This record gives sequence, C-alpha cells and structure tokens, in this order.
Amino acid sequence: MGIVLGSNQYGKAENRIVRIVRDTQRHEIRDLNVSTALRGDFSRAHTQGDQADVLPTDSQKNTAFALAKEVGISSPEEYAVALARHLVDAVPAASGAQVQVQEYAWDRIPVDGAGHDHSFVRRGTETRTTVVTVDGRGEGQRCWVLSGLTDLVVLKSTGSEFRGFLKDRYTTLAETDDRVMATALTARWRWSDTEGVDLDEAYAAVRSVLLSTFATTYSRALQETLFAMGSAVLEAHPQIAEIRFSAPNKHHFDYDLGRFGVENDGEVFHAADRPYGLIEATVTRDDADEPGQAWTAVPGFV
Ligand SMILES: O=c1[nH]c(=O)c2[nH]c(=O)[nH]c2[nH]1
Repeated sequence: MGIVLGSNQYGKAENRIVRIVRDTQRHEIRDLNVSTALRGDFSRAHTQGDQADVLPTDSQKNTAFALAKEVGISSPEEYAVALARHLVDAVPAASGAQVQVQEYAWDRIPVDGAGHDHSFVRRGTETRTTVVTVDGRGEGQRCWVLSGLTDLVVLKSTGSEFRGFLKDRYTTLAETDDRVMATALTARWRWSDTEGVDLDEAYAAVRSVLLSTFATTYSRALQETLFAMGSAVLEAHPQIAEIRFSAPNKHHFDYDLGRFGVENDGEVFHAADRPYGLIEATVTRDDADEPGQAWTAVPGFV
C-alpha cells in the first residue's frame, strides 16, 4: 500500500486590512478581511520537510498589505485579482492561487446634513465578498471572479405563504397563506467577464435588484423567491453567468398568547434561531460557460 499526498493549499487567512485614502481632507476607507491560498506542487514541504518551494504565509500577509498601498483597492475584486496574480508570479511551484475577500462597509457619519469627512459608522451585519481564483501562469492563465454578499438580513411581514406541500405521517406543519418570511442571505455571482464593469457600481446594483425583488415578489416559498431574485439579477446583468444562494429560513412562529386570554392575530412571534430551513439554489444561464475552478474551496454552496 502506498500513501500519497492529496490536494492541498496554503496561505494566510483573515488578514484584516484597512486602507485609508487621505490625499485630501475627505478620506476614503476600505475595510477588508483577506485570505490568500496558493495551490501547486508543494509536495516537498509535506513529505520531506523541505521549505524551498514555500513562500511563507507571513510573506503572503505582507504582500496583501503592501498591495493595498501599491495597487490600491479600487474594488475588492480588482485588488484580489492583482494579489492572486502577484502571488502566482512570486512562487515558481504555484500552479494557481485563490484570494477571498470580505469587505465591511462604513458610512460617513451625518453631521449637519452632510456625511463627515473622516468619521464613519459601520453598516449592519452585511458583508461584501469576492473570491478570485487564478490558475496557470503566463499566456494561458485563467482567472475567475465571484462577487457576492453574506448576511443580508431581510424580512417581509406579509406577502408570503407556504402550502400545498407533501405530507407524510411526521408532517405537523400547518399550511399558511400569510406568514413572516425572513432570511440572512448569502449570494455569490460569477462573472463571465468583468471587462468594462465598474465593480463597485455593479455590487450596489445587484444588491438593489436582490432587495427590490425580495420586496415586490409574492412568495409561495423561499425557493421561489430565490429563483425570482436570481432571474432578476441575470436579466439586469448580461456579464453575470450564474448566481448561487444560501438562505436560512429564519422561522417566525406565532406565539401562543391564547393561554393568557390574549388574542394573537399574526402580531407576536417567536423568532427561533435554530433549527432553520436551509434553502440553497443556483440560478444560471442555460448557455453559461463552464465554471472551471471558480467555486473550488468556496464553502456553503450546492
Ligand atoms: O419557504 C419554505 N420552503 C420550504 O421548503 C419549507 N419547509 C418548511 O417547513 N417551511 C418552508 N418554507
């Protein structure tokens, strides 16, 4: 019996990088959590304890910080592409790299009706994400870009039903034609290409389509809502090939106030945190190109 090394990657996870542009009095802030990973032939490090091929994760960290200054962060996607390409160039044994970025949004603090120049407040729980995967080097190098968001918490207090479902001997769920529907949405969309796309504007536009579709679509199930949101995004953005969702159904149960002689006509709920339905779906163009390595090692998607 032989024992061999299987797939592997290594890098520095969760570099917390804050880049402030302070060339004028009106500062700009970008607040990132950056993870790097190198893939390739690093077998000597694993099987022989030989580090000759290994660019330390410490150096990867330093590179991530240095490029935040040298390349800048015009968008998380462009920064991640530059960093992934730089790492592959720097490491002869690397066949590819993946850079994952989460961005935390800061808003200017309103003072006297205007956003302050250099004071900011963190926006909610929502996080912008990107995953850039580079494979190969030189001419034939491939590059995949995913953009996305996590923890976009939304709720509709009516306009949602769930009925007509399959029933068996363990089914106790009551059918409903009026319920609260809430989720903390994770969505990631894959660009077929980003040529000519302003990725900051595109992020805002996709987010806005997701929100308006959630708000205005009558929902017969979270599944139907996800499909509607995905279709709307693909219709509005020709350069997006597919979008994947992971959506916990954050159940809101009518609280039984009848026990106290108090009427509850869909007005008081127990917001249960566990368990939750987990609804996941991909919405894709039927002629989308192959995703290649775009989703490799991206957790939480079907
Ligand atoms: O939108 C829903 N989809 C389901 O599949 C499901 N299952 C369930 O119990 N409640 C819901 N709600």
